[in-house]
Amino acid sequence: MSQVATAKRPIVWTIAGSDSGGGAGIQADLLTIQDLGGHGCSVITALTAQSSVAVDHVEPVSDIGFIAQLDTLWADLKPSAIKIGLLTGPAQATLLADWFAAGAAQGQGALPPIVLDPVLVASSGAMLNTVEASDQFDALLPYVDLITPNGDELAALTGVVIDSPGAVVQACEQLLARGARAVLAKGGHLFVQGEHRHGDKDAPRCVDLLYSAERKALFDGPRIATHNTHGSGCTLSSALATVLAQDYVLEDALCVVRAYLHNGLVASQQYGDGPGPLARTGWPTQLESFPRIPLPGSALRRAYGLDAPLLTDRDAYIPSGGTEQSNTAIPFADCDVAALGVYPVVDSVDWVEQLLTLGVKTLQLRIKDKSADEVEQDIARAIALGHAFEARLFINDYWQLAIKHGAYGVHLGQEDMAVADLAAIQRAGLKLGLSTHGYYEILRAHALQPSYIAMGHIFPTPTKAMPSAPQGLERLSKYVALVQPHRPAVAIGGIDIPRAFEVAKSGVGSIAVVRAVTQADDIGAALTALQQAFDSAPTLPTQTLSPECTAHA
Ligand SMILES: Cc1ncc(COP(=O)(O)OP(=O)(O)O)c(N)n1
Ligand SMILES: Cc1ncsc1CCOP(=O)(O)O
Ligand SMILES: [Mg+2]
Repeated sequence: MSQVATAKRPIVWTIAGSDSGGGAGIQADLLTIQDLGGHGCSVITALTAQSSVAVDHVEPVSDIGFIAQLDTLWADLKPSAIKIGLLTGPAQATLLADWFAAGAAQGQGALPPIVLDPVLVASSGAMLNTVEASDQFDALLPYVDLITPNGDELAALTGVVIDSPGAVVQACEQLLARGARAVLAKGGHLFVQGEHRHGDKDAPRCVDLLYSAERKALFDGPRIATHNTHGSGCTLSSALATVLAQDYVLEDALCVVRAYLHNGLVASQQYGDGPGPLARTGWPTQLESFPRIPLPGSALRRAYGLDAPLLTDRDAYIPSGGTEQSNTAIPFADCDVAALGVYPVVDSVDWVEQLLTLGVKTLQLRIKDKSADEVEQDIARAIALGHAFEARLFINDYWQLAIKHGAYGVHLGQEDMAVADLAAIQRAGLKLGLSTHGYYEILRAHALQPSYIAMGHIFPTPTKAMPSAPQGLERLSKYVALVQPHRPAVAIGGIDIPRAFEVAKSGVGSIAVVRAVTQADDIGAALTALQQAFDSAPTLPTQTLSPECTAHA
């Protein structure tokens, strides 16, 4: 029997306490790491005699035992990411900081991403770390990429009374000033009012804030009404380390982790008399599990004082009837097909004309480095040709000219989204395609309800300098499963004819290409070969477009 080689799992360490009840600590971490595709290794900081209702005993391991675990693992099982959970006090935190410092001094190489969950209290309410020093983790901060306090921990670490979004930001600022690189202020316990059930449309929200000098992002979702929250902080931080170990950027990893927690809470069960643990539900795939990303200028972002409005005419664009949490923008016009197929992207009217003559039905005019005055004639002509051939011609960047001359649609990138008048594009009835480069941008784009979402770059490409890493086929499949039940998806970047077959297997309904067409010896043959990639790919259920594009719990 032939054996299929599976990719090796990245090694993830959890440095945390043992929870004899199995719901939190090392036990929860190892289950989570395994569930999300990592190989877990453990450095135990303390033994706890713990159930779902009580913590009866906490016994730190000896300093020698603690360091021995670190040294032994480092010698053979170097981590791709580390999660730090329960530390029994400043002495253990300093011991760990010194161990990181000694490694750096000995030139042992760069540390992997490190996530610190500053555990103080168990979900049973019992104190796990009874040291009251608010600066007990400070020695570790220079080594840690992200610290993940909940509201109580944020208050205990900073002395700030966390009673408003502004107070959350103030506390994060203080942690940054003390050396933290980034803070995830978890909103699970914050600003809860009244009793609500899951699915209740008025249920309070759970809003996490990612805060650093360069990153300010909100992750908003419904609060899941369950008491089974034992180990939720441990699960979040170990899940995050595991996703970071797979090279996702922080914002993308947080999207996955929020969805993982959502699913784990929804499917959780109670085992003892107290709060039960989260269920382990694997890599999340449904858009409904993922957080909403509040739009720039939304009331939620304004409440946290995060940005000056970025989108022009935003107030007209986000209807007053929509709640601030619902991110309700006005949907853009649907494309007239669920799958856009072979989608050449070219830089001149001549190319547009040639491709239309060859029967291309979806294409883009992408002119770079020219002013609007210089390109208007070309854009007007290309749009007229598009109409004459009844094709879907998208205009890249020049959205005003696209509106003026009545194009089928506009394609905008992440930077363009910030400055374009999206409301004007929507009012004019033009379709809108948006570029994205990972989970976070996909979710943010989804909130704008565009006509399609492009995902890339899938493979390395010399055609355009990309600020992000190639996404690859595995991620593409995940993004397609997320997006395509709601709106058409397009894959772009480095797609040539042989790769088109692999890309089509992801189920994506469209591939956008530059060189595969513009550098082909025989353009007609190249278009036929690209089309064959779709024709030969299995039709996946994700290619069916659902009637409404807005469902998002
Ligand atoms: C279909 C499609 N997807 C992505 C892009 C890239 O657009 P953008 O991010 O705006 O970058 P530029 O093309 O403007 O360099 C695209 N053009 N088409
Ligand atoms: C415009 C653009 N956006 C993301 S990748 C890309 C270029 C794709 O070109 P090619 O198909 O030649 O790799
Ligand atoms: Mg652009």
